[in-house]
Parts: sequence; structure tokens; C-alpha cells
Amino acid sequence: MNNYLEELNEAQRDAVINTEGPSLVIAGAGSGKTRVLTYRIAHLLKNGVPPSSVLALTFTNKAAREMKERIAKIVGSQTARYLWMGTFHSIFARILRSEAEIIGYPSNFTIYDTQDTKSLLKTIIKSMKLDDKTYKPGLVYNRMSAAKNNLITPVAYQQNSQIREADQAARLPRLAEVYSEYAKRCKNAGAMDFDDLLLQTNLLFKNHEDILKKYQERFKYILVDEYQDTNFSQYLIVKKLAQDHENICVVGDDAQSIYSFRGAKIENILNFRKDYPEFNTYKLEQNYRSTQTIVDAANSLIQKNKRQLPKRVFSENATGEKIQVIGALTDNEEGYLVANEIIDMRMNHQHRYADFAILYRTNAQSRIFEEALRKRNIPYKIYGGLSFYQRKEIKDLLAYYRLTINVKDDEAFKRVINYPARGIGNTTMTRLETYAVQNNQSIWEIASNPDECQMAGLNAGTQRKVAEFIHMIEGFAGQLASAESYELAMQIASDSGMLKEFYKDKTPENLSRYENVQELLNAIQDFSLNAKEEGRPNQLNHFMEEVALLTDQDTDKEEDFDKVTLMTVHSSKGLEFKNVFIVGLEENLFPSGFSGTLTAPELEEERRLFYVALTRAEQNAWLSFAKQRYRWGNLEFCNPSRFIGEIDEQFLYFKSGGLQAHIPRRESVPTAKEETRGARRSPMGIRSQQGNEQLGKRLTRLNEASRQNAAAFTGSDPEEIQAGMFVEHQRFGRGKVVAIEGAMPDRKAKVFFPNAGEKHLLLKFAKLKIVE
Ligand SMILES: Nc1ncnc2c1ncn2[C@@H]1O[C@H](COP(=O)(O)OP(=O)(O)OP(=O)(O)O)[C@@H](O)[C@H]1O
Ligand SMILES: [Mg+2]
Repeated sequence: MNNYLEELNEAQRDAVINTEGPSLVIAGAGSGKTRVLTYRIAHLLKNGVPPSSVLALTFTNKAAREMKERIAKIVGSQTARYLWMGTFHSIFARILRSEAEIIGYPSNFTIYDTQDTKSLLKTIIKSMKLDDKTYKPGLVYNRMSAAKNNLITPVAYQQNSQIREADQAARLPRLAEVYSEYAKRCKNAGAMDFDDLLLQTNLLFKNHEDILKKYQERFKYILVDEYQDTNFSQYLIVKKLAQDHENICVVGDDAQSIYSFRGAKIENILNFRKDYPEFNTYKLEQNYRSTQTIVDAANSLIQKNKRQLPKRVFSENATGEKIQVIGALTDNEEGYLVANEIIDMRMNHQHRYADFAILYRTNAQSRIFEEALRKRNIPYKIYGGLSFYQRKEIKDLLAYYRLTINVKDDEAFKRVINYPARGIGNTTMTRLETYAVQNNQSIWEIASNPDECQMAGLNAGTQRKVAEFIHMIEGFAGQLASAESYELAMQIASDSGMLKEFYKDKTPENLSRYENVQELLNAIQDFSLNAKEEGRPNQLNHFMEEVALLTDQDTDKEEDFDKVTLMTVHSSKGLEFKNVFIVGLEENLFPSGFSGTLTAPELEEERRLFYVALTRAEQNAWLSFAKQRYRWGNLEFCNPSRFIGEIDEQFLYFKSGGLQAHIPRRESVPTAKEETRGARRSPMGIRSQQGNEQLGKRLTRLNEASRQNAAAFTGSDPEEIQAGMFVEHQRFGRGKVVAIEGAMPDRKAKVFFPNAGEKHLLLKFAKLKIVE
């Protein structure tokens, strides 16, 4: 497609074609900032800039993937695949792996997730004999994270008297020690947490001029989406990389800055102006996403914020429907009413389930909606919360994989040494860990050495059991380089005894765990097929790299095709849906915080969050609240959120009568006509119990189905496939063969799939089926 510049308005085009020098695009929601960034990259590539010299940083992996796909359509997938495009964490993890040695880490370092970090902190707090009610792991984590994101290392932390005083005042005088102990143990375990990825990148660039230079020369063009939510650490990395050429383009919206609790700084936008006084700025004012009503309503609300950069946003789309306000008596009724609306809209206006999103302030609110949707047989998917990769059985199996990749990974070691049970108890673990810490080594280094085990106080019997475990992991690790990801993943699942665990006791819970593990193995198989087809490395560590860096929005699966989306407002940033429900609009819930405790800046951040939520809607928006809600186990009486009252009334329509009187605002004229939906409270769903027999049957069916599925795609004859033929691919669906290159075994097909774009597939792996 060569007319891509015609898909932009004038202001956007300006921002796309002026590729040199610093550029700043601060513009309202839906005005095409992400589109500008995407097309700017395409434009660079079209003009001969090599893809490997473009660095594009996005907020989620999913956003990066979507941008890449769009760019591939303009410049071709072969060019697009060499772009450096991804989240800050994924890009800099990649760079750190290749430079690991110089900063004293193994290149296969583990990335600790939040749970690992908290569990390690718990261990440290306990071993230092501190009270975990004062030194709450979550609190310690936040303070440590804030320090890291301001580039304060443990040594600097120790020496900073201001911080020490603040810690004293917060009754956490030994925080500096906890931080340095944590850093030490991570180092011994060859592990970094999320904040370390950014901190270590900064240190790498600070202490190694030559390496910084190398990347400065490599990345000739740097682009950042959602710039308003970068923290200081991210800001500095970008600044250093762009220092020489200053070809840096950042896009964002100060009115959508919603991560200050994680250290994001709106000041980075102001800094940009100082850092690059010669910058170009572009004004995007037209919103292409939403109806006029939604855009105007959102404007009327965000005007209440005092601290903001002045900007205009208008829409030339249809006026659209008014925003509907739904008042419910109880939280259950709120769920019921929302589910009803979805059914109505779907029946009467031909919407698909995937056109709806339910956005809430806190993850805990999802349960009510899940129940309501399930009762009406409405398919849904949830982002965040206890996501797939956070489930116990998944984390257990992943811990085996992590340990196989990096045997020093202490958190993984502790997780699986006695799971499934091997008779290695807590006492043994504590002995090993204490001894390891004393000797500044990882647990593995002690456990794999019989002399050290003895010194640590393990008796002969226990030593034997530990040795067996070590031997098993060494066996896995030995295959890492040579085995394909799926092959090794499967072997570990079974040889570790994990799969057998689920058979032991055939409860419904175990069935669901088994299914989850099966799902993980499917994902690895998918990864493996993909890697083979596209000629990418296919070892288990490559799969694990992707998993470690998933963000809340990245758990999208292909079968999640036509489902209602449930997510927190935070996760919805940058996305759009035809129909959006913003629920739980009550004081103390949204805006959150206990009444009266929000500071003015905090309240403004809540308002920005609400602005983000409302501007996700393309055609219709609903605002709902309940008068009574169970929170923390208590029934609470709630007042509707002040935010409803802050929207200019002309854009609202009150759906359920009676309750609008509770909204804190000037007189509102009730226009409700549908009063029929009473406060019918539906009984809680009763989970059906399945007997062992049924369970067995379901397991067999599951296996049978996956076998048939595999068999259906093994019958192709690669020699026969020719250009012009129509073929079917297991994941991409039907497509047309555009060209065939090379000879077996390296014969490749270029296939165009309407659902997935153009793909280059290695025929010996791709298992294409010829269709009519
Ligand atoms: N010139 C245009 N013509 C048609 N559609 C457009 C144009 N510019 C943007 N759009 C569409 O408008 C919608 C919003 O664009 P985009 O997501 O880039 O906005 P944004 O400014 O990044 O929004 P947000 O602030 O929410 O991240 C998208 O569906 C996009 O495809
Ligand atoms: Mg965007």
C-alpha cells in the first residue's frame, strides 16, 4: 500500500513526514497519536532507513505487535520484523542479555515478577527478624521500587540522609539494609526484577561509555508512545540514547497520565522542552474515535482539572447517543443490568460481544460481572487480575523451566524443590538457604555440592533426596541447547512428576489445573511451530523470555475472539471499543480512597483515569453505580461518584429512575422511560460438583480432541504445494500461496492469509493443507 499518507489529516501528515530532530506530540485521546507514530516509522522505512536503526517503545507488547502488523502492511513483513519495537522492559532486557557479562550477570538471568520479589522480601524480612506488620512486603516493595526508578542504588540509599530520615519517620529504619540484602540475593541468584531492568540499563550506559556509544549509533531514530507515563529511569535511558542525533519523537497526553503511583512523571513532558529547545510540536485536535457526545462529555469533565496543558479536542463523527447512567440498588443488580444492556444491544443493534468492554477501578469488581455474564451465557475474557500466568500450577511448572535455564534462580528453586513432594521439608530448605546467604552463594551452589550440604547440616538421607533433585534438573539443563522448546517442556512436565500430581486426586480443581497446564503446553507448542516456520530460535529459554515480560494486556489468546472484555481502567489505556461500561462509579471506589483522604493531585489523577475510561468508547458509553455493595466483607452504602455529576448534564441520560436524585449535582430532569428492570437479585451461582467418573471422561475427551486436532494437520505433502494454490494453516486459517522458494528441506512458501497477513513459512514444518 503506497498511499498511506492519504490516511492522515494534515496535522498528522506533518508529524509523520518531518522525521528529523526532536518532535513532541501532546494531544487529546483518540486524535491519532499512536497512528502518527506508526506511520512515521513506516515513512522512515519507505525512505530507506534500515529497520534495525529504529527503536520504538510502547506501553504493552500487544501495542507493539499491532503497530508492527500495521507497518508490515505498508512496507512488507520482511522489513518490519527487524524493527526494535516493544516495551521498555522487553527491549532493554534484550540489550542487557547481550551485555550481561560486563555488569556481572549471566546472559540467562531470570526476570523476577512481582510475586517473586515479594516472596524474597518476605524471606529477608523474616531472616532479619523484623515485624512484617510494619515491614509489609508490599510497602517495602513500593519504596524500593521508587528508589530504583529514581536510580538510587543500595549504596546511594544507605548514604542518603534524607531518605534515611524519611524511613525513620515511616518507622522503617532498616529499609536500607533490606534493600541491599535484596539486591545481594538477586545478584547471587542471577536475577533481576522489572525495575532492575531499567536501573541496570541506566548503570550500563552510565559506566560504559563505549556501550552507550554503540547503541546511540545503532538507534538513529527513537519513538515513544504514551510518553506521559514514563518514569525517570525510562526518561533517562531515552535521553541518553537520543543525545547525539536528537531524532526523537514522543507522543502522549498529559490528561491521560495515570501511573504516578508507579513513579510516572508528567514532568518528563516539560523536561522534553528543556532538553531539546529546538523541538517541533504538532497539534492534533480532531478525535476520530468517538461520537461528538462522548468527546464533548469527556472534555467537560477533564476541564475540572487545574493542572493541565491547554488543548482542544473535537469530533466530526456523528453526534451519537447520550451517555446512559444506570443506578442499581445493589452490586449484584448492577451486574444484572449491565448484562441485560449487552443482550439488548446485541439483539437490537447487531453488535458482537467483542464490541463491549466493562471497565472497573479495581480488579476485585470483576467477580460480580463475571457471575452476571455467566448466568446469561455471555462469553467474556478478563485481563489482569489473577492472570493465566499467575496461577499456582502454571507458576510451578514455569519455575521448573526457570531453574532449568538458570540453576541459580533461588525463588524457582524454593518453589519446586519439594513440589511434587520429595520429602525435603522446610527445615532442610531453611538450612540450605541460610548457609547460601552466609556464603554469598545461590542455593543451588550449596545444594549441588555434597560437602557444602553437609556443612549446612543436612543428614545423609536428606542429602540423597536433594542430590536426586539436582541430578534431575541437571538432566533437563543439559538438553536446553539442543532440544526444541516443546519437546523439553513436555519432558519436564512429566519427569518432574507434575502431570501425575493432577491424576492422583481427581477433583474438579485438579481437572482445571490439568487443563491450565495443558494450555501452557499448547502455548509452547504454538511458539515452537511459529519459531520453526519463521526460522527463529526455538529453545525453551526463548519462550520463557516472552512469558517473563507479559503485561496485563498481553494475555490475549486466539480463541478470545468474540467475547466481552473485562478489565481495569488502567489496562484499557490506548485501546478502543464500540461500547463501554464504566462501572462502580461510587465515591470511595471511583474516585478511590477513603472519603476525604484524597489530596488534590490524587483526585486529579482519579479524574484523568475516568477521562481515559470514557474516551475508550467509540459509539456508546454507560456509567453505572450501586447503592449498596459488599466490600471487605461488609455491606456498605454508597454514594454515586462525583464524576457523574461533573459531566455536563446535556450529555447524560438517566436510565433507572429514582436513583439519579442521589447524584451530587444541580437539578437533573429524569428522562428515564425504562423502569421495568426491577431490583431482581439473582441467587449466587452454585458450582456444580463433578464426580470422578465425569472427570475421567472429560480428561479423555480433552486428550482425544488435541490428538485429532494434531492429526488433521499432518497430512500435507510439501512437494505438491505451488504458487496460486489455496491452503489452510492450523492457526492462520485459509490463505493463498503467493510464491514458492528454494528446494526441500528448506523449501519456503510465501502465503497471504486474509486474517493474519503475509507469512513466510518453511514447508517442512508449516503443515499446510491444500484446499479447493
Ligand atoms: N486521519 C484519520 N482518519 C481516520 N481514522 C483515524 C485517523 N487518525 C486516527 N484514526 C483512528 O482513530 C482512532 C484513534 O487513533 P489513535 O489510537 O491513534 O489515537 P490516540 O491519540 O493514540 O488515542 P489514545 O490517546 O487513546 O492513545 C483509531 O481507530 C485510528 O485508526
Ligand atoms: Mg494511543
